[in-house]
Amino acid sequence: MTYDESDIALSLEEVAALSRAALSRLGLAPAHVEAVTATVVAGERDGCASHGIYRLLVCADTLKSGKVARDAEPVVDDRAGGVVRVDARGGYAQLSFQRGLPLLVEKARRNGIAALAINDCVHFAALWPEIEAVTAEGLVALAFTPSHAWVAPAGGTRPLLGTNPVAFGWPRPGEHPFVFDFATSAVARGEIELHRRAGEPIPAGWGIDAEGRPTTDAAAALDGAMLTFGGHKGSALSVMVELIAGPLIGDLTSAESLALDAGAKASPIGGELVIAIDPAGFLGGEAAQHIARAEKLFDAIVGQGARLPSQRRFEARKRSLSEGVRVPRKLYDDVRALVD
Ligand SMILES: NC(=O)C1=CN([C@@H]2O[C@H](COP(=O)(O)OP(=O)(O)OC[C@H]3O[C@@H](n4cnc5c(N)ncnc54)[C@H](OP(=O)(O)O)[C@@H]3O)[C@@H](O)[C@H]2O)C=CC1
Ligand SMILES: O=C([O-])C1=[NH+]CCC1
Repeated sequence: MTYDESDIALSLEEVAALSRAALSRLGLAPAHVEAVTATVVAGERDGCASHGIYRLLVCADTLKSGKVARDAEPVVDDRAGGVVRVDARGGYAQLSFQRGLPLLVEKARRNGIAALAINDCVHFAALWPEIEAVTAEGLVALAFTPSHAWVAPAGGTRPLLGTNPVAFGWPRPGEHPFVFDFATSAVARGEIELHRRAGEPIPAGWGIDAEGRPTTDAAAALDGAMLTFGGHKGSALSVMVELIAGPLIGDLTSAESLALDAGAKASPIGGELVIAIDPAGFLGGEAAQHIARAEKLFDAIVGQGARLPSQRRFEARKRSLSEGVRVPRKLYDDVRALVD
């Protein structure tokens, strides 16, 4: 997105205060306010505009629609072996993840691998904050969640799949982890929504209109169907997310989530699957030496001028921590209007 001189400069503390004020005003319980604010601030801090302050407007619509339980208390279920389930009881996913994380980490260390299923949650967040929480424990991480049926399967023209992100993290001693986190659609829906707000066209390949014709009009793509990235490959990955973070954990597909939404235009409802792997489970005392070998791969990527995923994000983080962030004036005004 392009920003101009009318952008508002904010410190990260001001972003957090704005988020807390808006969410509290909307009636969200304090524990959820803190958990949601942490991801909104992280998104803005890391230059992920589609999942930063903008999400407060989406939260407002979702909270006003009554589709999220404002004071849900997550219930952690210590299943046998390497499985943890957290029943979010209709609340936002962030607090459930926080509540389930300690047991996920403990089980991954004990068994070598463990999985956390969050059920019956409202999910609007980027997955990398959760991935980073797992890699911070020295564990390899994977995360998946379906969304609403907005995306046509490759070869089709009607929305069926979610934007279904896939995220992966690898701990790196003394460095930021290796993390990628992307929608299996060509781009996150939030990015198209931001283009619509800014009155900007979208690149070809992001979406088709309601008649199935390619479009660069953001509104037409939002009303028609988004496209998967990489054609049939993104489409298959998207179906995998539907399956492993839907029926496998007893939760909704994106089509079921959208049906439950019934036109409210609230955030998706359903499940999330997070997998944590302890390298020591495979390697015991030799784990560190093999983790160190992975560094050669990262060096070789960077060595030929390519960049690692999340590098842009970590650079944005460094900048934001010292200089704060800049937010488009209209977005700032719209979010302030939730508070004033
Ligand atoms: N909760 C939900 O239901 C959903 C959430 N989302 C979230 O939306 C966010 C944005 O998704 P999306 O629009 O697909 O993300 P992007 O296409 O912006 O980025 C995807 C990933 O690719 C990396 N990347 C981008 N360009 C390069 C490059 N040139 N070389 C190497 N790596 C690169 C990014 O790193 P970097 O960040 O450093 O650029 C990032 O890790 C995600 O965080 C996702 O979790 C999406 C869909 C649904
Ligand atoms: O941008 C996106 O695609 C979404 N973010 C949260 C739900 C879907």
